[in-house]
Amino acid sequence: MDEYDEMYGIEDDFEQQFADELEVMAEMDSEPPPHGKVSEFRNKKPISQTFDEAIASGDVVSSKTVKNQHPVSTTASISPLGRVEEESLTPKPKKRRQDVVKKLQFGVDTGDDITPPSSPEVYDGTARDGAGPDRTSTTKITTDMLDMSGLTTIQDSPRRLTVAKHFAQKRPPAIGDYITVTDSTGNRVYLNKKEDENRAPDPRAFRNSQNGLGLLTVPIEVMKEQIAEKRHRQVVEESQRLTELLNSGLNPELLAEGQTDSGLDGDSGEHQGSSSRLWVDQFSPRHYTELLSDDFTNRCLLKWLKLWDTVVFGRERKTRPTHTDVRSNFPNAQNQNQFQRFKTKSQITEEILEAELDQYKRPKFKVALLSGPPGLGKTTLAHIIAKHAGYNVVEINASDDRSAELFQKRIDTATQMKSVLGANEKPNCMIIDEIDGAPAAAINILLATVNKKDSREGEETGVNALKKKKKKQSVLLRPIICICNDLYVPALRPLRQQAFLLTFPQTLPSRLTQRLAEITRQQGMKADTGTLMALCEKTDNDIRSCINTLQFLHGRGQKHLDQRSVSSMCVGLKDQNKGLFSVWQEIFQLPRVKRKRIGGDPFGGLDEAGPKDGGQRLQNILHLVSSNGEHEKLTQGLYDNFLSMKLKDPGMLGVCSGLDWLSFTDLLNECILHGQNYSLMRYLPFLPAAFHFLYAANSVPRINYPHSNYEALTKTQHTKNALLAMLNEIPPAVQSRLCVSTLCLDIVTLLMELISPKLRPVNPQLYSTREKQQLCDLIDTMINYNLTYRQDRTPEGQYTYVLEPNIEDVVRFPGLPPRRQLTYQVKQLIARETELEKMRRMERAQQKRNPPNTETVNKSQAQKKVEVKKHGNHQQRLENIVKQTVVESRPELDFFGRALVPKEKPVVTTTGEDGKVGGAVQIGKAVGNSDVWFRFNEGVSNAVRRNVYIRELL
Ligand SMILES: Nc1ncnc2c1ncn2[C@@H]1O[C@H](COP(=O)(O)OP(=O)(O)OP(=O)(O)O)[C@@H](O)[C@H]1O
Repeated sequence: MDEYDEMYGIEDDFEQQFADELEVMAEMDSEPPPHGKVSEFRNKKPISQTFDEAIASGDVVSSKTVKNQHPVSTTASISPLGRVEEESLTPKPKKRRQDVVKKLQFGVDTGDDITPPSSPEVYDGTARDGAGPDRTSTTKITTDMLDMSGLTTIQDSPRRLTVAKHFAQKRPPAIGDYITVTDSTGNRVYLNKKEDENRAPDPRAFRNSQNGLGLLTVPIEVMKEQIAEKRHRQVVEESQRLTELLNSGLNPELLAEGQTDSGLDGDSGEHQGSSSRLWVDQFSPRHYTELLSDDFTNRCLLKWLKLWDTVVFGRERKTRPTHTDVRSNFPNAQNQNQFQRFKTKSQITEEILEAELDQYKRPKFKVALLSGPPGLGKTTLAHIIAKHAGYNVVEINASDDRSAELFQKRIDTATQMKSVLGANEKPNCMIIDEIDGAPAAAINILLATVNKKDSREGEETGVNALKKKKKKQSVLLRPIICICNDLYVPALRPLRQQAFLLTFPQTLPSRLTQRLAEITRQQGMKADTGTLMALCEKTDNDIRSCINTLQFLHGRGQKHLDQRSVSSMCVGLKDQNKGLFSVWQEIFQLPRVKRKRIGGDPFGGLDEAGPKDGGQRLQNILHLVSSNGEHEKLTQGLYDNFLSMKLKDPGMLGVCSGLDWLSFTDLLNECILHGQNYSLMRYLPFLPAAFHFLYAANSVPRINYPHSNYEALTKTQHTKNALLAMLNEIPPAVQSRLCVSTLCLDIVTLLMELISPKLRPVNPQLYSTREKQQLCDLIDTMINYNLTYRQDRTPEGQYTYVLEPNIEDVVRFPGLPPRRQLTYQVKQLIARETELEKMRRMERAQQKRNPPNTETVNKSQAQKKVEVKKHGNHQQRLENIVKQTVVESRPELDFFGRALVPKEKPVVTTTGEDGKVGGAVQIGKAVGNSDVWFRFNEGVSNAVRRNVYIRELL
């Protein structure tokens, strides 16, 4: 309340100060509205109340006035009529305060900053400028309110304040919206907000169903959205353009320049679009006749695809003339055999294509596998041929869709569904690109799809036929074309065996040059054939690379091409990974000497020219080997093949040098792997380079895949295993003085001599004492070194005894005859004796471990011992045998299975006494009571046969 009290006295001041402005405002308000619009407030009867009255009725007005105070804020209810509106005395709920600056719209009308002016004159002037007849009363209030800020120095007539009294209130007005104004000293007044007749009517009246103002034909939200969309579209277009640019390897600045150029030239937008388009897409072939690839390959693929016509389109296959005419050149059988044996690759391919269809009328090979270096147009060919043959192409990229499930899904979708888009539904032809990047699991899924068999058998009728038709769909009925760069990826091995292989040859330079000439002509470039040939050569006849290079140069503004610019460019070189065989071939073969072209570039490095050649070759090999990266395999290939190269090296200097390089590389590898010093890897490509300069020849080298390393590795492993097996069983006393290397280097060779003594192939019982001792020593050695002989069967079916573990292989070079071989019998004897001796030793060891306790031995045991001694070992064993033998007594049956009544008692043929029934007993008696007995050892035939009479034994 104090605050209000203070302000009452100020109100008079205010009226005085702002008399002029308020007067003008009052005049303006009293004028009829320019547009004839009359606010509802106008229609109301004006309340004939003065400012003082209003204050007196609503507020307690203090008669006290503060004369020397600064102009202060006053509270007034501003009505368009310049009168103070009636206010309710009851306290009203607090209204929302609004930002005065916003509500007064300083910025809107004056365009000035809302901060108070630095000097009153300036401000005054601007305020007055703005207070034109067309300005609204709100604006006037605005200026007044600005004056009311602490900085005001308005020294106007006292009328001002009188009018201001009508507008400013000390308390918040009871009715209607109001604006709070606070001056710099902290005084606050409240200004009633009134409708301005000149202004637009209440916007709320125009709100549409979405609560939007209907001032605009298009709602602001929609416009905003449209703008956002437009911006988004522009961004997307720009990003697409940049992506294309980056893909084409062009400099964005250059393209920007190009575009501005074209814009200046007045080119159409269409032209701009085509200039940003990649030429490879623009000039991509649309028809079979535009293909640049080899005709034979194109034809073969088309033929293979046509083989599917019977199952896919239901067309009958045309019978083709057989090649009897060719075979008729080989009249007799022998020549025909030769024809079969020496078939060319193309003949084999033709034969595949003319082979019979399978039971489902599908070709023999369900998958075609196109392979070749990148950029030759494999994918393009597959697409064009599939379309040409009437298929809808479904392409998947095996490198992208790597998960097996996704692969399966895509294959199923492509092979079992129909394309439903477009006017005429076409059957699908699946193209799997980059299949060499697919994991083995995905390849297996593809193979499973290819090899699916229909379980349906026999004829089908009615409902069954329908059901079975569903089943039939599981069989692959659509062609699949796979494309790869490297045919020899391990994951592709199973597919290779089941696919129709088509290797893509290099594009003919003449054809490619012709196509490039067409493109340059169309694009307004000038390039002679020699230049284009040079470009083809540089890019290894890669269509994509050639066209992209041309576009790059065109984008740079080079409309005239010469060989120099082509050869000096770094573009067009591919970061290509060549297969191992091609790398080996390039190492062992000299590059072909190129003929100097007429009008060729004198500066060009393309033509072979003396000293430059060596450096180029070195660089080429280094680049080739580095990009391949398989140094180990590469080195193995060089090692395995370098000796079979055609060399003129009588002094073997080249061979020695090569071996030096190999040992250097070996040391290098050891350093890299042991010390993990991978920076040394940069020196690895120098071995192939050295081999190239040592052994490269003009003829095409015959390269074999290296096996020696693997073979040596397995052999080493085998040898190590044999030695370890031997060492592990050697008694600890001996083992402590041995290790694998000593065994291998010092002992085994001599040991082989020791274990091959001269022994007669007779029963050892017939050996002399010396021989017996020799045998004993041999057996002892064999056991100590854990050696024995094991019977084995050769592939031819012969039985032999081989040393176990076979340390003979450790010390004998392959191909050399074995030193001395023991006979089969001797080996057999040694093996048997060794086993026996081992058993004996084991028994002895057991006895040593469990010595018989003499104290606890009772009489019966002693008696038993005595009996055993008396009867000998054999009797004890015999008893055991008898105990174990169970003879089943079955009733005797006749032919029809009826039991036979024994006519007489079974006769016992043994010498023992007879009487009791029971086989075991009978046998036991028979054997046990006989003085002579024998045991038949089945399968053992190593007995020395001699005639022995019973009387000799008795
Ligand atoms: N006859 C042709 N005329 C013009 N451009 C061609 C021709 N054939 C192919 N191209 C273009 O060459 C580019 C490379 O072709 P494509 O993709 O078929 O090669 P690819 O051998 O499959 O290569 P990758 O192994 O890298 O997939 C494509 O952009 C294609 O438009």
